[in-house]
Amino acid sequence: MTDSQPTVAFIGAGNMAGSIFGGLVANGYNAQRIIASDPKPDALAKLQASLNIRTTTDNREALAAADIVVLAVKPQVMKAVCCDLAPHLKPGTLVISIAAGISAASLHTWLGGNQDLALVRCMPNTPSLVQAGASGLFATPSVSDKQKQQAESIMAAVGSVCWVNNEEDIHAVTAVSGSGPAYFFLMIEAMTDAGVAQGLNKDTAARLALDTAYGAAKLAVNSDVDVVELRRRVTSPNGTTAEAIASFENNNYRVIVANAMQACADRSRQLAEQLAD
Ligand SMILES: NC(=O)C1=CN([C@@H]2O[C@H](COP(=O)(O)OP(=O)(O)OC[C@H]3O[C@@H](n4cnc5c(N)ncnc54)[C@H](OP(=O)(O)O)[C@@H]3O)[C@@H](O)[C@H]2O)C=CC1
Ligand SMILES: O=C(O)[C@@H]1CCC=N1
Repeated sequence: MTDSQPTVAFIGAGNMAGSIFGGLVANGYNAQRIIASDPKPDALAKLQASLNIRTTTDNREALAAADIVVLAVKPQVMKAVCCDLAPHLKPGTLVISIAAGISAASLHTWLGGNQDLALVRCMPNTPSLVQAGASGLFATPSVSDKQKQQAESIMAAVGSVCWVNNEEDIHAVTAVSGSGPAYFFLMIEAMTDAGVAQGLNKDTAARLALDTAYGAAKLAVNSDVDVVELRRRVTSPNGTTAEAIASFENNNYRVIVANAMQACADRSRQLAEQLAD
């Protein structure tokens, strides 16, 4: 990446922001064009030392230096943060919110209600830290093509990017990819526990479960056939996998997954409603 990179301020430097700016720096983004703002000076000092990014405890200072501001605080504090920043927002600044739930309409109001406000909602995920993220983005009408490109190139530096045309779809993106890493971590945890229950020691079970998840994902990403065919290739007729898959299906695995993802999207909608003005 070149020195013409925009300066990006992250308001909130927690798990998700850290995954994005950590991934950006690892991918060669100029660390001096990244500013992280957070209330915890100790955490900021560690970030400065490990990544050489700029840091501050003053959100307004971060905003003042930014071409792009990424709002990365918890949904519950987003209103207070936005209302504080609103009078200091420069015309032309691109605002990207990664908060679950919070609607563009609420953000727009809290950020001062300017019709020209360029606002993108983004639902990223934590594998961004290792440039294996998956993000869904939604642009409000006042976002220019150039700004869309800027938002896309930030997130594309840390993973894949999908645009959605309907803001409502961000709830589904949250259910698939935003929260999705946790589902796979739970699966690895459950497979490890089951391996231990069958007599393996914990380290062996954990290693096998983790490497199997990694191998399966890598194979699927690099394959020219879909996951249904890849599963078929593991499943010998009357063999061992067939028994495992039949057990999953008989225990309504697909319904369990669908219900979990529905609960996720419902919570996203609930956050939007509860925290709206
Ligand atoms: N974690 C994830 O996988 C994903 C998270 N998101 C979204 O990202 C956002 C952040 O989530 P996550 O990173 O998990 O949460 P974290 O709590 O890890 O990060 C939020 C950070 O913001 C800081 N903070 C609190 N108040 C302020 C303030 N007034 N100004 C600046 N910083 C402040 C917090 O400090 P302190 O701890 O001291 O309060 C914390 O360091 C949420 O809106 C979430 O919905 C989206 C996709 C995935
Ligand atoms: O759990 C959450 O609310 C956040 C949003 C998506 C992933 N983590």
